[in-house]
Amino acid sequence: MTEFSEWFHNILEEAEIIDTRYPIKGMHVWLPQGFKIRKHTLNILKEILDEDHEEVLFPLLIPEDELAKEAIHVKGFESEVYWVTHGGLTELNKKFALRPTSETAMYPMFSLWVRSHTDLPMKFYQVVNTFRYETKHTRPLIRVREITTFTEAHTVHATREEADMQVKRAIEIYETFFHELGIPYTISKRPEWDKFPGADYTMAFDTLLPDGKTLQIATVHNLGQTFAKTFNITYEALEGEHEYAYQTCYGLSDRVIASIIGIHGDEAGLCLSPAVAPYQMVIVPIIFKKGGEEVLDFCRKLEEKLKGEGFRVHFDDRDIRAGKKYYEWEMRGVPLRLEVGPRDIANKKVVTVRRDNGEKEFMDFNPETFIEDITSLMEKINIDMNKKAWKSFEDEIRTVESIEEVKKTMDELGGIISFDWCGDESCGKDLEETAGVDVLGIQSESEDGKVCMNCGKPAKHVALMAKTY
Ligand SMILES: Nc1ncnc2c1ncn2[C@@H]1O[C@H](COS(=O)(=O)NC(=O)[C@@H](N)CS)[C@@H](O)[C@H]1O
Ligand SMILES: [Mg+2]
Ligand SMILES: [Zn+2]
Repeated sequence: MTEFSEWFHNILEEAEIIDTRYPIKGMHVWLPQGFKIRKHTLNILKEILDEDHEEVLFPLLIPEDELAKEAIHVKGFESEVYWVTHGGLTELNKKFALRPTSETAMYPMFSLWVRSHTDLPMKFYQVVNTFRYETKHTRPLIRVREITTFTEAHTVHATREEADMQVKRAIEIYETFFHELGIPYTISKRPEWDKFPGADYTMAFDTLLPDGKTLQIATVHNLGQTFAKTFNITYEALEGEHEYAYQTCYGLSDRVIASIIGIHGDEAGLCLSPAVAPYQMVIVPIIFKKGGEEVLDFCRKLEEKLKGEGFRVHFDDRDIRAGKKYYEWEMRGVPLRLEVGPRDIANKKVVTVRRDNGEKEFMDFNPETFIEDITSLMEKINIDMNKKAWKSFEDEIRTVESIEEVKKTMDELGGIISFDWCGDESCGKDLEETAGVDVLGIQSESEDGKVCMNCGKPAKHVALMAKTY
C-alpha cells in the first residue's frame, strides 16, 4: 500500500462506504454499507458509555454570545465556526454558530441544572454532527467539515480529584472501545501549545495509518474550573457555601471508522472485524451440474440457522461464478466465508475461509457443535486482528538519540519516535520546525540523568513525535 490515500479513497467508493460527490467540500453521504459499519461501531461505544453516562441531545445552533463567552475557547475555534445569519428572508439580530463542539451549548444549561453537590457528578454524552470549517486539506472520514459521528461526553464534578479520576475513567472507556475494534494506539499528554482550547490538559489517543502518519482518534480534556467560572456552574457545598464545579469532556469521531478501514484493510480491500462487519459471514454455494438444488436448499437452511443465532449472514445465491463472489466479499471485508458443495454436505462439513488470514477449515456440520464452533471462530478472528494490528503498530515505534536520526527515520520509515525531552515549549517548537514533525505529547517521566534529545538540557519526560494528519 505505497499510495495509502489512493487506496483509501478507492476502497471508500468500491466498498460503498460513503459517496464523496456531495456538492459541499468536506461533507459526504453515508451509503448503506458504510452506515452499517458506523452503526455497529457506535453501538459498541454506546454500550460502554451507557454504563455510567446518560445520553442527551442538545440543539445544533449556539448563540454567538454564548460561543464567545470563554475567550481561549472561542479563539481556538473562531476560524472554524460556520454561522447561520438568516431565518428565511429575515436577517437574525443575533448570529447562531453551528456547533464545532458543544461546550458552549451545554454549559449554560449545566449552570441551570447544577444546584447542590447532590446533583453531582453529572455525566452526559451525545452522538451528533458537528461542523468545523477546516482549512487544512480535508479528507473523507479523516478531516471533514461535517463531523457526522462526533461522540462527545461532558461531565461535571464537585472536586478536582473527581475530575482527574473521570479523565482516567474516560481513558479506560476508550481503551476498551479501541480493543474491541482492534485499533492500536499510544496515549500521551498533548503539549501546552496543542491542547484543547480552554482545557487544563488534554490526553490524546493516536493511531498509525499505513502511510506512517499518526491520526488523533480520541481526546480527553480536563477542563478544571475554567468553563464553570465562565458559565457560572456552581453548587452548594456541605457547609452551604458555593463552589465552582470541575469538568471534563472527551470525544471521538468518524476517524474511528477511517482507522478500522485503513489499519485492517489490505490489497484485497476491506477487512472488517466481526464486531462491526455488516455481514459477519457470507454463504457461497458450490454448484455443479447435478445436486444444485440440494446445495441451495442446504445453504438456505444454514442461513436461517445462523440468523436465528443472531449472526449477520448473507447467502449469495446469485447465478455467477463462485470466484467472482469470493473477490467481491473479500473486497467488502466480510470476516468469514462459508463454502458448501455436494461433497461437503455428504461429508457433513462446511468449508470456512477467514478474510483476515485466509485460513481454510473443514468444519463439522454437527448440529450440536457447529454454532459453538462458529462463535469461537468469530471471537478468534477479533482477537487475532487485534493482535496483528498491535504487533505491526509496536514495530513502528522507535527510539532515537539524535535529530539527524529523527529526520532519517521520519523520511524513510514514518511511524512514532519516542525520545527524551526537556519539556520546554521553545525546544519542542524548534524540534517540530527542524525535523518537520509534531510532538504528540508526554508519555512518562525520563530516567535520571537523561538529557533532552534536542537541546541537551536535563530531560524531564519521555515524549512521542510523529508526522501527523
Ligand atoms: N475535522 C475533523 N474531522 C474528523 N474528526 C475530527 C475533526 N476534528 C476533530 N476530530 C476528532 O474529534 C475529536 C474530538 O475533538 S476535539 O476538538 O479534540 N475535542 C473536543 O471537541 C472536546 N469537546 C471533546 S469532544 C478529536 O480527537 C479528533 O479525533
Ligand atoms: Mg481541528
Ligand atoms: Zn530540550
